[in-house]
Amino acid sequence: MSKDLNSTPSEEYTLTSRGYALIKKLGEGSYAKVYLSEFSKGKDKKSTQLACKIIDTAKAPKDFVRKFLPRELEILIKLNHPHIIHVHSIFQRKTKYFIFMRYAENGDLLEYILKKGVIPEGQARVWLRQIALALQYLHEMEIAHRDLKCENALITSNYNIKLADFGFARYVIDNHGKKITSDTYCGSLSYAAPEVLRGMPYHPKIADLWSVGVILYIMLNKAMPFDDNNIKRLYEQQISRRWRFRAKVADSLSEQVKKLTANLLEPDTTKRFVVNQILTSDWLGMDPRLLVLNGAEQAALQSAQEERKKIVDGKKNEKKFEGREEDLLVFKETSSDRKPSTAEMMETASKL
Ligand SMILES: Nc1ncnc2c1ncn2[C@@H]1O[C@H](COP(=O)(O)OP(=O)(O)OP(=O)(O)O)[C@@H](O)[C@H]1O
Repeated sequence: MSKDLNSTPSEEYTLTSRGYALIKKLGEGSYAKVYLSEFSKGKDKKSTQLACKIIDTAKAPKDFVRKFLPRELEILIKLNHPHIIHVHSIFQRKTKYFIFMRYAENGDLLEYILKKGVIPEGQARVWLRQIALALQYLHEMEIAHRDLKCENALITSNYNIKLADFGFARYVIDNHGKKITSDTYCGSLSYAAPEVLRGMPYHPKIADLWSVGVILYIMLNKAMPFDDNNIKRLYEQQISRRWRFRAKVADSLSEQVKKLTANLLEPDTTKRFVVNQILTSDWLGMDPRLLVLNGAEQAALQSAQEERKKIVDGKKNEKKFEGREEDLLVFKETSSDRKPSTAEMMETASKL
């Protein structure tokens, strides 16, 4: 194990005895660090690369530990979709949670755009469809993600998108099937819908769709649609629809994608597109193959529909994550080299 992980021999032993090894740090969010890791099993010790998200509850705010983390774990263990990152195993030891999941070899969408530039429209169509399918699955199960952003769309070795980070996700109906509004400000400012910024109770599924609009805009422009240095100004720009495509891409983009972006960055929540409208949009229809679900996508949607029925019927699957008291490692690492956010890395089109 490399020195920068600051792990002691006993920590290493504990992980290794279970077949896991941490290799190097991949990324860092607000309360978690993510490591590339390896899992080997069987006589031949065949190994698989995984990512391990480590959350230290001792270093996170109480609200996060009490409210958000249990929700993240409860939701994570239920999800099974071809465009949602697959969780391999979860361990708990004292104040730490270790979430081993599929490793996305090509990093996140923000890193990808910063490295490769704007995403060609055809590729953006495939990726937006994958994000929309993952979201359709969640919304069907009455789960809102509430933190959709380029950093949470991971890219595999085959260039497929997998949605990640359910740290702010929550159920949006109660046990009687009644809609719950959110009043917690969640996610990243650059991706937050105007109704979230206003600070009044909002419908989290509808707010998710605004964030999808921001992701689509960023893919096509390699820029942010709004200037978010000042919240009041950001809100005013959002509600007056003050955004435009960058001059250097505007002429080459189809009318269909421009229309879809406008339908998602729609401040009137009653007019904003819902997820199924993305999936049947004229823009997706420009490649008719994308209107059809493959076997795995179809099966996942069906299981979400069944799960929804149980929730509405009041028989919500109460499968809770029960942490196993594993003798897992305790990291001493304190240095913070958190990755900059989209807003810190990218310019705003209106300022260019
Ligand atoms: N499965 C994975 N494969 C590859 N990289 C990953 C994986 N999971 C996370 N990462 C990297 O680690 C970063 C942080 O992960 P994640 O978003 O889950 O942490 P977080 O603390 O919840 O973040 P945030 O504060 O942004 O909500 C991601 O943006 C990504 O770059």
